[in-house]
Amino acid sequence: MSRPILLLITQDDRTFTAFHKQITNFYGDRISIIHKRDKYNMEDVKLILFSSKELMAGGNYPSDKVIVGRRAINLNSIEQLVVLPKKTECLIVNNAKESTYDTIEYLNNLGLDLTYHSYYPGKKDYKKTAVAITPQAIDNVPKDIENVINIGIRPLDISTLVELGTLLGIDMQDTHFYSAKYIKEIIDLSRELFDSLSHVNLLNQELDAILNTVHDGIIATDDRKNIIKMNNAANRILGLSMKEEDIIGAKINKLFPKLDLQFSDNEPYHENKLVNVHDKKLVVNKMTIMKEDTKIGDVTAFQDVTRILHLEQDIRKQIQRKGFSSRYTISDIFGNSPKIKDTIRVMEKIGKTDRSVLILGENGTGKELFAHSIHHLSNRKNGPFVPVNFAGLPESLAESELFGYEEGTFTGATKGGKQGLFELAHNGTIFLDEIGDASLNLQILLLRVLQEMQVMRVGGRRIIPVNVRVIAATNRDLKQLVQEGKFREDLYYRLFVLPLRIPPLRERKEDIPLLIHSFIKDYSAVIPSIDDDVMQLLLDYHWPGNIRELLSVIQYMTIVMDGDRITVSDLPEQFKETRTSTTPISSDLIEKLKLEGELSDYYQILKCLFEAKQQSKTIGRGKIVAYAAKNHVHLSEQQVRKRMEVLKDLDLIYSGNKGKGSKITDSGIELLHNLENSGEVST
Ligand SMILES: Nc1ncnc2c1ncn2[C@@H]1O[C@H](COP(=O)(O)OP(=O)(O)OP(=O)(O)O)[C@@H](O)[C@H]1O
Repeated sequence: MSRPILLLITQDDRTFTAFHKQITNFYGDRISIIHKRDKYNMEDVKLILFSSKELMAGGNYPSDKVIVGRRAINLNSIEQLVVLPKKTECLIVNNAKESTYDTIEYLNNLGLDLTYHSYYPGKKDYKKTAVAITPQAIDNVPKDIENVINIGIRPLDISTLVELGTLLGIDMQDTHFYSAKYIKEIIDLSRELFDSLSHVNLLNQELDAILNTVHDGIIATDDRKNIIKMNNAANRILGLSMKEEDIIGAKINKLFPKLDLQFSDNEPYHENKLVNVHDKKLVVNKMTIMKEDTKIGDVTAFQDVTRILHLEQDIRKQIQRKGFSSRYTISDIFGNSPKIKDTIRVMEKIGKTDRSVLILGENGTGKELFAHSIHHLSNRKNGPFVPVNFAGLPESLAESELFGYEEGTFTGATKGGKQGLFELAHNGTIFLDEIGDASLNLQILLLRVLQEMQVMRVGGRRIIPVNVRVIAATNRDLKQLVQEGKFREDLYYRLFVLPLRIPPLRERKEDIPLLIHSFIKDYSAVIPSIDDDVMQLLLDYHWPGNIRELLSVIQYMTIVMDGDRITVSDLPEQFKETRTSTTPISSDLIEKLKLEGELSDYYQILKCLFEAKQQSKTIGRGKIVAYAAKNHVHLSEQQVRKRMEVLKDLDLIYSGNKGKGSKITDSGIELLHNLENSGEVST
């Protein structure tokens, strides 16, 4: 499955490398991080992370994809600051105004008792102090300041890292909410506390300050599980109303039994355990503090993820409520035949791209199922999947359904207007089913949306940009529709970027037993045995309705069967016809046709009518003449009329409503397949 793409925009390459490392420590290789110098397509980028707000200025970035990283401070560097005498005047130097003030604010929050002055490129004056503090912007430090403390590149804070994962749709359940390194930094500082008795007080205060700037709950215990430190965030997350003196010294296993994670001595970490405390969900990490091979205590750190989990669930629910989430995945596609496997293989490749797809196949072959699966394989899988069926969409409604309308456009219009399906599919996929049935008018509108990726509501003036992937499907021969002037050529080429052909069931009959066994469970509590002759008839059948027909046949058989066995008498109507027109009768018919003319003429007529039936079309004699000619069988309209009379007399075809067009009967279809199998005609 492809990874979401994060475009990381930083002031310089060192910051890029540092963030890259930090995000990778946190999420492993689940995010693909790219640099603005890389070649990329903005459509493929899921999120843009800026290291500071100033970098956004002037760039034309899609605002719904942008976040600005909140920055913490490299905890290791704090040791250098702690030793500075109180009220030391320091010049804080960074590469831009905003980030300089941001650093000062962060240092202030840490509670270091220093006096800060600012300096950044472009500022006229600066105070000549004894010490300059800079997060890696050493080149910007005025040359006359001797003592420069480089606190290094300020890393992203934990809340930004978590937000990043949520926005990129990464499953938070197994994310490393803390990198082990992050915890270790805190612990190293606490070790200082134990080591240097002379600094105990000072370090204690500084440690409190540090712990209180962290948004996550932290509880430190000694080797007997007595709580020796707890930060404000822990108090807030646990919703405690106890006094500090009642907490310090109490046993963690008595006060918060669920936070007292157990681990063996040779495994000094416990990472990312999801724990329910009251109505909250916490992700808890625990780590042992060692001093010269002896355990002297533990640090337990936790984060409240209730909101994140709820947010995620809410978004999912919203999408599901609208009925616009994809229901099927690749695992719902059954079949072992080489043809279906090939199709699935191509689909997997197509799924990973963001291009338009055109799915071609007869009725009931699984086009919609494949469309869902493609969406599910793509980067848009957490976005909406919006199906539109053009066959069932009255022209009068189509435009407002697809593009929405503004309030007051027509009587009965909803207040506040209505979003169209293209808008609802934003950041997801729109599935244009039966696209061959769209009117020429609609085709023009569709083409415009596909070219410009923006819609205008009916009665509106606002242009609304949309980011949607298009999957179209049809059971009709679009190429032919283009030739007949019923489908726009430009739209055809727009859609025909990645065609995916789904084979009909009769071309992969070896899948039938597997499909039957997989489907039967949905319809029957008992798993019946199927008589061999039933299975043979199912295998011989030509399945004009493909898998959908197979599903209804199974449903029928499981309803009418007696006990737990399916016999020939449980087969539905279409098989009874097949069985009465057995091969001898077919060969009898073939003989009769031979007496009345060339078999290949009849074959062309039947085949043309069969294909028309598949596409639910009625056709006239002219079409049949053209169809046969394409296959090098030359017939006049007059000849076609005569041959059709013969076919009608033999009940192989019948006249459609009001004498309009002719249609093939089931016996006609049966005969057609027998002809194909007999080798008497060239197919
Ligand atoms: N390979 C398959 N494995 C399991 N189920 C399948 C498979 N192919 C199709 N189906 C099932 O068959 C039914 C018909 O499939 P679907 O609606 O996707 O076909 P379609 O080609 O879109 O049909 P139409 O052209 O009539 O809209 C669905 O219930 C679908 O889940």
